Amino acid sequence: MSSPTVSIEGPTSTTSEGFLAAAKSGGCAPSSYGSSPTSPGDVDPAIWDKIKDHPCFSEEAHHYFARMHVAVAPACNVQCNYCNRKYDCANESRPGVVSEKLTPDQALRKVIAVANEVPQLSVLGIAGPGDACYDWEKTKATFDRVIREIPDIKLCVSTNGLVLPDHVAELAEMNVDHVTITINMVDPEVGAKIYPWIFYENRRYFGIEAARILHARQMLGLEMLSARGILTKINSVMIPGVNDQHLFEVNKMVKERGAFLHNVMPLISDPAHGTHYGLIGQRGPTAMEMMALQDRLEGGAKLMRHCRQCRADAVGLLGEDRGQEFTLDGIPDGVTYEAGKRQAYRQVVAHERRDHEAARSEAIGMVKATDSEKSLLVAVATKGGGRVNEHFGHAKEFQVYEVSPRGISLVGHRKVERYCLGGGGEDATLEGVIAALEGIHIVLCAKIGNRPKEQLSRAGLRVTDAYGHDYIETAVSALYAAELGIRPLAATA
Ligand SMILES: C[S@@+](CC[C@H](N)C(=O)[O-])C[C@H]1O[C@@H](n2cnc3c(N)ncnc32)[C@H](O)[C@@H]1O
Ligand code: SF4
Ligand code: SF4
Repeated sequence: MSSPTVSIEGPTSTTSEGFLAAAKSGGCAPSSYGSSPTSPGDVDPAIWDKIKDHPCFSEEAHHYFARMHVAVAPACNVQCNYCNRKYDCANESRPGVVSEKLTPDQALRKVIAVANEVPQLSVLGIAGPGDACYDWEKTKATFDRVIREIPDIKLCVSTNGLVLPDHVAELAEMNVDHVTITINMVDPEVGAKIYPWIFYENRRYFGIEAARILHARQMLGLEMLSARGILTKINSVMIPGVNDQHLFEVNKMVKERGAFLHNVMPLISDPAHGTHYGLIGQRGPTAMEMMALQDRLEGGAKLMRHCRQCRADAVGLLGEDRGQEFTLDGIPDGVTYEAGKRQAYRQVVAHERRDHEAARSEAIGMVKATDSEKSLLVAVATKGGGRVNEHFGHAKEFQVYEVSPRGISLVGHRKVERYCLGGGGEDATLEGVIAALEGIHIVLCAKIGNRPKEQLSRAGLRVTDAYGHDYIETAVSALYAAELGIRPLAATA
């Protein structure tokens, strides 16, 4: 198979202002590139302390920790051409979709029930389904209640930024130290193609005027958060032909204002969703277009590349959604929080993370020492813990790692339809999986049957279960060594 066409060169870093530059100046050389911080050496210790258990702000943490969103904020003050919150489907995983909207009291019950059952839970986020800052009273009431009962849970909000500046002081008072702002443009001309209107200070604004106000408020909100040391993640939806090239400007401007991470996500667009873009046939980017853009953004604000574009009521590790297990009907009224399970999990996982860190450093050291230009894209079936531990047929997604002499880095994921349904169900065809794995050189999984293995091979895709249960980086570095002829490939398990 030919080498991937993705570029691994990016623009050279420009000087960044604000607290982030100061924070980063104390950091060591990153152990990985491309994605959000993976090792304590990637950032200043004070920042590592804030992100080390946050699955979205640290790529490493997402192997071990879970988030939950509570859908308490349905109202929104902005209309985006890609969003329709009226559309609901229990089986669909994408932003803005929820099965039930909650009051702050109901949200508290649900958070307690989840914390008792999901010991990995570390973060409570409010990501709509509308806007957490616009629907502020419900956001604040939810956080106040939850933090009284579960003081060590991290609080997180996601907002379009329009009224964010009005709430920064309160966010700081509530110890919310992670905020996501969606910034799709820094030029109102581009903004007018994304936002038909906004509702601001009791008036509706349209077109360029709306985009100009939104832009000014987003920049102000970001600066205010940076000034307080609150970590920010900027979400940008990549809309081919509308803002894809413009996202370089966005990346530069948010970096200058202290953004911690830039999360460029693909537009999800379907006529059935009833959005403006869906109706006019605006397409989202392909996985390869998405990766190529992210690669070209390297060197600017650090990128988040492991976002799963979760529902507004998602529960569990990123990539899994256990939301349907926790409906209000199944939660008793007087449910109380049992702290023991989460505390025990943290102790166990601390050892595991230390071992993983040592294995990762060794693997990255090995590939960096190779004298090769070669770059490989490896798709990994994993169900958490940073290991190759998912059966090929059970995988609903593959994590994509790039390995080259620059290191080993998570560069994205590919969602697939589960191939093997089990229980007498009809297996799905492999065509969809093969299409989703476009550009991938090798697939790693815990186990695979002969039939799918042969079919993948006929489609030009290599797959191996020889590294089942190894740490991902260990397995990827072994594959790389085999590819370069340094070591033979391990025998299939
Ligand atoms: C549902 S919104 C809720 C938070 C807030 N209102 C906002 O826009 O940031 C959460 C995230 O989902 C993104 N989103 C919504 N619909 C999307 C779509 N069709 N494709 C890609 N991203 C989408 C938004 O841009 C935002 O970053
Ligand atoms: S601001 Fe957020 S919730 Fe509002 S329309 Fe846009 S994506 Fe949807
Ligand atoms: S949508 Fe992205 S940033 Fe938000 S919880 Fe999911 S993975 Fe994290």
